[in-house]
Amino acid sequence: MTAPETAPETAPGARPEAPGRLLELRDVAVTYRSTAGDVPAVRGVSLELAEGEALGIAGESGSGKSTLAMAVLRLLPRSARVGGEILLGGEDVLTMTWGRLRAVRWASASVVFQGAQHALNPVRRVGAQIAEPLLVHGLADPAGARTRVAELLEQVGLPAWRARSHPHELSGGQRQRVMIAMALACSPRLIIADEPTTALDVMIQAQVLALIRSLIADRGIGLVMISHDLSVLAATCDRLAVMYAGRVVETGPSREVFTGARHPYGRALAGAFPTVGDRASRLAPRGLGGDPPDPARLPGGCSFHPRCPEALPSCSWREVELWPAGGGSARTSGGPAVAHTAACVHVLPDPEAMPGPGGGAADPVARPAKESA
Ligand SMILES: Nc1ncnc2c1ncn2[C@@H]1O[C@H](COP(=O)(O)OP(=O)(O)OP(=O)(O)O)[C@@H](O)[C@H]1O
Repeated sequence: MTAPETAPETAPGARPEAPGRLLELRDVAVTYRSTAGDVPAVRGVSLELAEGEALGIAGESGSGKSTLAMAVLRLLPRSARVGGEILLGGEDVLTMTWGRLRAVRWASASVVFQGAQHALNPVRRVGAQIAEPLLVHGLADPAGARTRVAELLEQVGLPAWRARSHPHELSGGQRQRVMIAMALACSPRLIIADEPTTALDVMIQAQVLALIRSLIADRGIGLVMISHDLSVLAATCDRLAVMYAGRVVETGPSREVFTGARHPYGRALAGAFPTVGDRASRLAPRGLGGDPPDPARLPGGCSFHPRCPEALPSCSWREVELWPAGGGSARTSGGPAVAHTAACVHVLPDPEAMPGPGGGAADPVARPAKESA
């Protein structure tokens, strides 16, 4: 059976999608409400993803990567308040009805979660689990779904007879392939992969990453991949966004960010992992002192300044927005030239020329001029 055309029709009121632009996040903020107070997990994130482009989101544990990714499909718990705009194919996910959202999940965008052993139902055969979104969305009848499951298993490098296996009969890498087959089942335009290879050993990790990359490239699917490991993302994605304490602090073409990060945190993250495929050439780890801040108690100014080896006095009270950081000539697959930006005082034209808190500066946020942003 050929995969049916599953991209849902544009809903009335949706804005026309910019050509080639699949996902657009505008000033997205997520705050968890808890009895201990509000936790601002994501703060003012703006990102774009073109058709067929792969965007990697990196950052230490607690930086807000998963919260941001889960916000895209409104998969966050009820305690989360989401602000800003999340345009998927021109439609704002945050204002969709639940009926519309159900149609969009899986059919337009799907998620590969970390740790397939927990995401798969242990008592159901994997074929039935892959078939489920096809049946739920009415995209195939039971016979058609069986054929499609066999196709999908072959596409992810598993024999069709594996449809009859239970998850415990598969290795970790095989289970992750099943998760990828599930994500592909309804031919989505966007896949969100949250640490898809973290639980796997190095060889299997490389195989699964190569599989994801080839499937994305062959089908022109957009990919948002999350990892704490910048080297994994650099090997898989066109473009990287580095998050710290809920903000994007650096973004640009993968190679440029990985080998020439301009934000001290981006550099530390790039130095913390070896390059994929060349484990011997381990970069000198540039361990950071201290821990990421508690989002409920962020330090003033740049959130990174207490751990930053290059902090200036003004960093303790002034925050720099994403600022052009040079380079950025690379083009992602089919997309426009990608800017390299960093939210750091050191990419400003004159980092030292910032007036102090009493020195007449009205705005404690340094923003680039609109035309250069
Ligand atoms: N349901 C919740 N209620 C309150 N705070 C939460 C909730 N979920 C996450 N947080 C907090 O939000 C912040 C961001 O968490 P998130 O899981 O998005 O980070 P992450 O970068 O994906 O981390 P990891 O790599 O460990 O998954 C953390 O400080 C976390 O403790």
